[in-house]
Amino acid sequence: MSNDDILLQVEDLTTSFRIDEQFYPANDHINLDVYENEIVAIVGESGCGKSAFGHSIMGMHHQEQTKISGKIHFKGADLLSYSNTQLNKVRGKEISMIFQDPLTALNPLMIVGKQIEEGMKYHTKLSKNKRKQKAIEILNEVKIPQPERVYSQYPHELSGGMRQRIVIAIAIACEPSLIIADEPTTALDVTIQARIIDLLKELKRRMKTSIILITHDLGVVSEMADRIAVMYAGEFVEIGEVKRFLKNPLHPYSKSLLYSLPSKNNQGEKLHVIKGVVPSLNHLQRQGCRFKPRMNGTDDSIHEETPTLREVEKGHWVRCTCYKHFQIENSHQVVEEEKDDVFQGQ
Ligand SMILES: Nc1ncnc2c1ncn2[C@@H]1O[C@H](COP(=O)(O)OP(=O)(O)OP(=O)(O)O)[C@@H](O)[C@H]1O
Repeated sequence: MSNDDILLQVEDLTTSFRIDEQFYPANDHINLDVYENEIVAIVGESGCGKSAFGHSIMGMHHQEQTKISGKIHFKGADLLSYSNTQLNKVRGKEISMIFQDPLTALNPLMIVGKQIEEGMKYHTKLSKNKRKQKAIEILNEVKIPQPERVYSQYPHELSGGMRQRIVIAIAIACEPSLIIADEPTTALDVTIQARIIDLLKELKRRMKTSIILITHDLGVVSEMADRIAVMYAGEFVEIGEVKRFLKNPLHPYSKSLLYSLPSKNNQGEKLHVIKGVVPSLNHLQRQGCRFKPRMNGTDDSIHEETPTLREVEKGHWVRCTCYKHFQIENSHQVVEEEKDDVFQGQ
């Protein structure tokens, strides 16, 4: 991957929300490059700031309740400098979003075919007939059986898996270069999840679209993503290639996440539990290592004052100075082959 292949470049992005008349960062001076035709997973527990990141790229935050600074370069322009009119030309056309819950994302009063056509109506000059023809083609692409019939159905007439395919159809209708998928499989049962993952992978391969996959599920990451960016308390703490990361996670938070997952090889073993929860924005201690309060038995002297993200091997970035010393306590020692098993066929 070279700099020429960068599609989206997020630079020093800070997104703060208003709480009790003060603004607190949910994303704190973060940087991330997304390359063409790659899937980058953003991973972390609930409240880490994953959705805030996706919504900043889409320009979806409530303006009075949010402050944003930094740069979001997309195809050479800074989206943060765009007016709403300019953003509307990008949203749904160049960048689109797949939401977690299809029932909320879809309009219950409009047949699904018309919902797929909405973006085309706004962003293209296609005639009514051509739009309908294209909507049916897209339904076919997302593997909806009997697309002509489903075109005229309402969301409540479809199953959960079908509805999520419709949400994906809407997202790909204008052939965007970037899709932000926010927990696209969380609301679905396991077998349907696997099919949606396969569909997204196939679409990425065929349309050469880049995907930012927001998830808390490392199983989904191993199935889909090329790179992973682990977020903790509003900062990226580790960024790297998924395969290398799964074999050798470095940041204590990444290790804790990985070792807290069940695998068929550690059945009956005690899983690692990450103590505590992600602090709320107005209670977060922003000096020093943000994850330290949730780590057991680490030596204070090896903690850097406020760690920065450093490239420790090519393409592998870590925000920690004590990762070489950190070990998961009382955990089943997962050997490398087992770690692969964690993510296969579960
Ligand atoms: N509009 C808002 N106003 C105030 N605080 C907010 C707002 N939106 C999010 N937050 C806070 O910002 C932090 C990050 O939230 P965000 O939704 O980005 O987390 P997340 O990692 O996506 O979590 P989840 O997986 O539960 O969606 C949380 O502490 C959340 O409570």
